[in-house]
Amino acid sequence: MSFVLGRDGDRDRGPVGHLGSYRALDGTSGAVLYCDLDGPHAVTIVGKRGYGKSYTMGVFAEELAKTNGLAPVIVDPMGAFETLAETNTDTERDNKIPATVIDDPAVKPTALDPQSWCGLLGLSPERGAGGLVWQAAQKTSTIAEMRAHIDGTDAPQIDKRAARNHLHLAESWDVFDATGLEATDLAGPEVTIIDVSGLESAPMNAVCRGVAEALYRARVTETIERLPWLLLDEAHTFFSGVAEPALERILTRGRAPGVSLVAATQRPSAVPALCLSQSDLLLAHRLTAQTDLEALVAAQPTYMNGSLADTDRLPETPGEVVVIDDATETVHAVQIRTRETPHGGNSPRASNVEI
Ligand SMILES: Nc1ncnc2c1ncn2[C@@H]1O[C@H](COP(=O)(O)OP(=O)(O)OP(=O)(O)O)[C@@H](O)[C@H]1O
Repeated sequence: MSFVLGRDGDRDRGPVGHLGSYRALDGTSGAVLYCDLDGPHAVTIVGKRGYGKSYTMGVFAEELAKTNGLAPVIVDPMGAFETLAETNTDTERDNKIPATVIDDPAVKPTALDPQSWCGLLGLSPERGAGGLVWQAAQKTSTIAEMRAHIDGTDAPQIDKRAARNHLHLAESWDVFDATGLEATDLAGPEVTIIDVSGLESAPMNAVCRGVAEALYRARVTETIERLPWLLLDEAHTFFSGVAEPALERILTRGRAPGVSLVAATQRPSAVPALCLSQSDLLLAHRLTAQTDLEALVAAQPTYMNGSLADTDRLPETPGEVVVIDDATETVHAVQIRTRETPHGGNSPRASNVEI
């Protein structure tokens, strides 16, 4: 017996990923549970710190990398997913996942629209320096051209200087390049891990925006064939920055061009309600903060009995989830399977420090 989440049909109707197994009340595991990987999906994974969000996302990544026709891309804010390319020394099985790591990602300046350039630099588009940056972003396609455009205007010197200084800051992040990442660089069958760890929130968001835009546009214009799956850990960081419009577009309009999103967050109350309401699969690890529980309850579907905020509803142990599946309008108690590759998000322990 097995069940396929996200699909109103059985296992033979297209590729699936092995996520785990049913969790019985006595803790024993039951039938195997799969997830549909044939069509596009919006998946949200929530849970408090240390209860398995990144681990679960790693399981998704392993399954996506094994499936033909998909292009999995992880935006990795903690540098926790590079271990996908490593052998698991616990199992000693050579289960390496084909993976490419992009360590110093750069995106095209044109990935951001004029409004987002102002947002990125903390400038009001209605005033002085912000207005100059807006016009420059509208008319040019590199940071150097933006600066030259600003220099060529007859705006007050003080505004020009402020605009130039802000652009200089953006340039110093080293994440903008006219030859930055293209969708074709990201659309291979292997997992592409974009390591944005070490970047501040603003440049991290700029990279995420560029990647999300490039993948979406490439599917709309049919420049890439594989169906992209964009995986975002710490998704609240991106939903509260300039990446947000591109993510929202995938959530609301990604289905037709076949673009999927898997977003993990420890703070469901800090992502837009749309993220939860547009997800057709919600995986909830343990949560205890009242505001986060309220955000889940607000998005809870009508076909679910009882409340997600009931204390005994959400699991207590890392690796266990409640899954709400909108395709089949069903709710499941699940134990996520063991990773095939090493998990890279383990917390350091003082007892392991050798001095
Ligand atoms: N399905 C699972 N099977 C076995 N162990 C698991 C599973 N899920 C989580 N764990 C254990 O729980 C630990 C914490 O998981 P993980 O790093 O994914 O937490 P997290 O929710 O992403 O935390 P943070 O928000 O701090 O990043 C893992 O290191 C692992 O030991």
